[in-house]
Amino acid sequence: MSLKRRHSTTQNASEQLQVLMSTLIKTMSKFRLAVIQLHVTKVKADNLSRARRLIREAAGQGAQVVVLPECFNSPYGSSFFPEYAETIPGESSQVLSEVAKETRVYLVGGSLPEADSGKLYNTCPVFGPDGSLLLKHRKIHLFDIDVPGKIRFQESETLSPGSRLSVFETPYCKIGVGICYDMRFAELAQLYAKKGCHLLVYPGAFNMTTGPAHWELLQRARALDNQVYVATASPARDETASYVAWGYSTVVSPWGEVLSKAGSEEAVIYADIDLEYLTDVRQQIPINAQRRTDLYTVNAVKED
Ligand SMILES: NC(=O)CC(=O)C(=O)O
Repeated sequence: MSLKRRHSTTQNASEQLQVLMSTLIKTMSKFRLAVIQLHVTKVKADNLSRARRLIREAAGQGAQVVVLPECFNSPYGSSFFPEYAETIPGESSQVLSEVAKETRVYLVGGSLPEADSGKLYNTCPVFGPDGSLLLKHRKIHLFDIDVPGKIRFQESETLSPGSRLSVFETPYCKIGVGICYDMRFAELAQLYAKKGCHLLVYPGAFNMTTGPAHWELLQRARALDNQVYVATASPARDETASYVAWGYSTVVSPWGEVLSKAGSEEAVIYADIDLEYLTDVRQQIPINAQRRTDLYTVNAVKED
């Protein structure tokens, strides 16, 4: 082969590689997120089989990341936590691991009451597409509130708080995990953004008092002040339950827009997460570069 011909063959190969790389980057910069708003009952076996069916449905619709709600295997309530508590690994996390592997999705396993060393936690296990347990996030901020005449709830009566931030990597982006009340703490979301997360997921079960007042507002606030995508997954509303969940699982864009939203009933909602769009928003309104870190800053006190 002549030198000139060999040079042009090498050039073609390198151009093809560049096209391939840019197609790959474009492919990796978009993914489909599914949020499952599960109807949770007192029958754990039914909750598990319904979750499995809806995860399969979501994967069939092209979802690469799937999120379940808080307390997906048990009713939400202090009297239920000890009764439904399991170790991780355990029965429910085994089901999640199997279905993540079967459907090849990243699975944010909502939460379940976790028993460990004589304590109970409200814990979200996350699985990779090979079924491996990537992390478990123990709810950091316990839901202890008292709104007279409306709602009093004291998670700390039965649960202990977690004390770790939880971030996992996917081929698309880093994802930060919080559970429900964790969403009220802007600092946690800021730390996740600082760690490079582009999507924050909060399995959560707001109620008929705080749901209409704060649920969407908090998600849009977290999305907007960090310029990230935010997704929440609630159990479906069950008026006969002792704690009535608000529902309205939602996905919000870095612009603060609601991209997808369930009603109060069982549903699977989808959103196409576009990381190039996130970059555009950050370039257009460059608050990250404009932050006055000479005047204020948010830091993690404890690093893993
Ligand atoms: N259930 C929760 O953890 C939080 C909640 O309902 C609220 O903050 O409101």
